[in-house]
Amino acid sequence: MAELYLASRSPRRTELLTQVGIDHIVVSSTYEEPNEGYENLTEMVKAQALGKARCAVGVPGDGFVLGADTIVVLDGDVLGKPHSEDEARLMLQRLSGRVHSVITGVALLLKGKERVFHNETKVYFKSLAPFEIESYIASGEPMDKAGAYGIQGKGALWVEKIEGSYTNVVGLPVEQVYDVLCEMLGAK
Ligand SMILES: Cc1cn([C@H]2C[C@H](O)[C@@H](COP(=O)(O)OP(=O)(O)OP(=O)(O)O)O2)c(=O)[nH]c1=O
Repeated sequence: MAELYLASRSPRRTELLTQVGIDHIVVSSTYEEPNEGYENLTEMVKAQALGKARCAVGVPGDGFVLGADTIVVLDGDVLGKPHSEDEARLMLQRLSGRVHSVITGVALLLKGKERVFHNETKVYFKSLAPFEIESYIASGEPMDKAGAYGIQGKGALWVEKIEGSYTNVVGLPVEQVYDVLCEMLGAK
């Protein structure tokens, strides 16, 4: 059977695949993410996921490749990974007491076949006191995560409820990935 190559540096994506028993090999991607020129945000995350998958390094011709891209969207604005603590603070202040969307684009490639899709989850955030934002930033957790929080970590304290896939918020909707993998392999 074709091996799965995960073109992602995100530790969360490899953890999620491992959690559900999908064997894979982590590889790098040479893709550079442009952030402009897309019709809408769904098309943007799908294009980024496809770019990451197409530029995966060291994948044999019969290998399966997976690329993904996750963004947080509030009031139509994209909150990516914060570049500084100040940016993380601003993002958390904006998310406080509000509802936002987490959108992940996923691309699966196998022998010239490409499947690209997205998944969206609504996340209801509690109101955060300034001291909570400061101690969360001091923990270092926000820095490598879209929207400056991790639902799988201490960020779980700020999430009142979600509508949709939990694993999508963490960075990869594994239940959907599994279904598409099965379809592409003709297993279901
Ligand atoms: C909202 C949220 C995001 N995240 C993470 C998942 C992704 O790693 C990151 C979004 O950044 P991405 O650009 O999607 O991924 P990445 O840069 O980490 O990895 P690569 O481009 O190599 O695939 O935010 C969480 O871990 N938990 C959360 O609750």
